[in-house]
Amino acid sequence: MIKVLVNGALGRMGHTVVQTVLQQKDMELVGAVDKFGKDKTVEGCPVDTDLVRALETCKPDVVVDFTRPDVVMDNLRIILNAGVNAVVGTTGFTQENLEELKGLAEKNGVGILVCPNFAMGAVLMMKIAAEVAKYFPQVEIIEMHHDKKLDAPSGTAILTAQKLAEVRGGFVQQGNPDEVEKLPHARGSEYEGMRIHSVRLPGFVASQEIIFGSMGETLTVRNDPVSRECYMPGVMLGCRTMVKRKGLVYGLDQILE
Ligand SMILES: NC(=O)C1=CN([C@@H]2O[C@H](COP(=O)(O)OP(=O)(O)OC[C@H]3O[C@@H](n4cnc5c(N)ncnc54)[C@H](O)[C@@H]3O)[C@@H](O)[C@H]2O)C=CC1
Ligand SMILES: O=C(O)C1=N[C@H](C(=O)O)C[C@H](O)C1
Repeated sequence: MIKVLVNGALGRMGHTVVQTVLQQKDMELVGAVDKFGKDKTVEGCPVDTDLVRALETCKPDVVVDFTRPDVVMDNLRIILNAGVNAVVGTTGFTQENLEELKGLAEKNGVGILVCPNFAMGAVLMMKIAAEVAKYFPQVEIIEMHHDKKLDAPSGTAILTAQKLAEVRGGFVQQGNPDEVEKLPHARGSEYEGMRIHSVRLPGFVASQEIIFGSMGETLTVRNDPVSRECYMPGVMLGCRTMVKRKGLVYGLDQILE
């Protein structure tokens, strides 16, 4: 049995992960942690507010973390230094953060999967977009999320831009030098010349469009999650994989093939 502890267990994602782990024949939910879970339970399981204490008492094989961009690095330092594997859905990592996590995983002989998007549709969206970018290198990304989201642009938009940059092979997407932003940030943020636009509105779960433009035509690749269940097969695969694999893995595609 794989012993799983969920950190951020009272959140939108954490709660769904708790429900899903409880349905798996090869997994045991050994603990649920949430900073704001004092005297609370989730699916009948008591919630601990202290990650260090929960790691000591629950002895998990893997911790699934869906918390917040501003706390996740502290969580992961605790988890990896305790010699426990991690599956991380929380977003907002910098390149320096990923380097540090790689070092911590290697030092402690554990595995960590950092995955900005666990949905199969999103993985395929990025794969298809990387293929399209070989022919249509001029591209802009629009990501559309619920209005409770803390980070912008989304982790998925950043990973998409990174994957497109790899296949564009140094292509420089030049804007119009005479362009003027009449309102600040009208053209969105930018990653290696690719504009990224972030929409935050009630009603969205987590949509993303990748729009390619070429002479006389455009091509759009789009993914629309409609419920958080779409992330669960990827999270479960992450748990099953990372109890056997060491080091840092970045992105679900890296464990699918
Ligand atoms: N990788 C993926 O496929 C997906 C990633 N996400 C990301 O997951 C993260 C969480 O998203 P949601 O569940 O929507 O957020 P949420 O706000 O619903 O849940 C976060 C939970 O973490 C708890 N928390 C806050 N600080 C904590 C700490 N220091 N220790 C333990 N628990 C703490 C909060 O009390 C809350 O219950 C975000 O970064 C989001 O972008 C969301 C959906 C899919
Ligand atoms: O906050 C969310 O909801 C999501 N966050 C992830 C991201 O930042 O890309 C994944 C998905 O888009 C949902």
